[in-house]
Amino acid sequence: MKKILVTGANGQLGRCIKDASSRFPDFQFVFVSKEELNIEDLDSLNHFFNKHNFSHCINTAAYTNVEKAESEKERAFAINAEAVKNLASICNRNETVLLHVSTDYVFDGKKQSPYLETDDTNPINVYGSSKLKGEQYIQEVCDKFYIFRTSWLYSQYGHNFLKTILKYAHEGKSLTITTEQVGTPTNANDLANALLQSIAIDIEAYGIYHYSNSGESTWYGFAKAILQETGKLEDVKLAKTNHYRTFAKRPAYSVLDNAKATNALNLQQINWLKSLQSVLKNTVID
Ligand SMILES: NC(=O)C1=CN([C@@H]2O[C@H](COP(=O)(O)OP(=O)(O)OC[C@H]3O[C@@H](n4cnc5c(N)ncnc54)[C@H](OP(=O)(O)O)[C@@H]3O)[C@@H](O)[C@H]2O)C=CC1
Ligand SMILES: Cc1cn([C@H]2C[C@H](O)[C@@H](COP(=O)(O)OP(=O)(O)O[C@H]3O[C@@H](C)C(=O)[C@@H](O)[C@H]3O)O2)c(=O)[nH]c1=O
Repeated sequence: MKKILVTGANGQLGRCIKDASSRFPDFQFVFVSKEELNIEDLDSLNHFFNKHNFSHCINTAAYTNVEKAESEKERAFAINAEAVKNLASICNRNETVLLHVSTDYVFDGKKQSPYLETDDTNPINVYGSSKLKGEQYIQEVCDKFYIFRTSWLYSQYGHNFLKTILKYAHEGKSLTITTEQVGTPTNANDLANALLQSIAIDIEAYGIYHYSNSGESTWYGFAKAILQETGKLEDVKLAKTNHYRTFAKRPAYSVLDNAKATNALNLQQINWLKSLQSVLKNTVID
């Protein structure tokens, strides 16, 4: 039986994997929050892997605050790079397949067509640099790994753009949203399903993959769709901006080409707007 460790289990993606796990009754899951397993703690990692015999580890634990990372570079690298290196090396020693999640922010955004796995990386902020370092360590120390780069994750859980927009709308705030980035909003529930499906397919096609929803949007377009689909567009003042001020730079274009994941792992892409509609229809967003 496949025994799967899921780290960072109280985060957005971790919680979506927990929900999706009921659709995979043949797998045994061990979900651990940061409090139960801090991936920066090498002794705890060793102890945990010695105690269990994991066939797979899905690492969703990460430092994900893009703005704060600019002033907390050490913390971002400690979690997204150094801890990931330790985890990857322990997975390798235990013959555990590592499934790791990375980001579209490893790219500089200068391309004008969807990014391939083979395109040059060139992060333009600290978060993206720390995630890229994590990717590089995995490739150095681990033989059996999948790195799934995804983009603009949102869901009913955690902190994300969908929840920010709904909160602002609820508070009656007017919204000014950037049109400077083009990318693909991705439902974290779809990614959770894709991660588990790629274990279920049971082939050894290790490497880097892109997996996002399909289509593209700006953050402004995403905000407008959220308000439209929840019937709030008339009640809220929504404006475009092309100079929203932030600490971190972000790639102007970061749409991911998913063909490799479709061809090699049989992962189907779902249109981002359809998936947004499905989250809004099927879940409670608090
Ligand atoms: N969110 C997004 O838009 C995108 C995310 N990704 C990647 O997807 C993955 C999942 O992201 P998401 O679920 O949204 O992120 P979240 O921030 O919601 O979840 C990450 C979880 O990891 C935990 N964590 C942080 N440090 C440690 C540690 N040292 N040991 C164990 N757990 C830790 C966090 O706990 P706490 O909050 O208490 O610190 C949190 O529960 C990450 O790798 C991220 O880089 C990729 C593209 C887009
Ligand atoms: C709240 C807000 C944000 N923005 C802008 C800032 C930014 O350019 C964009 C999105 O803002 P956020 O802070 O939600 O998103 P950001 O932190 O850039 O999201 C990223 O998170 C990491 C973890 C990833 O890996 C990326 O794929 C991506 O999802 O919208 C506005 O224009 N108006 C607003 O009111």
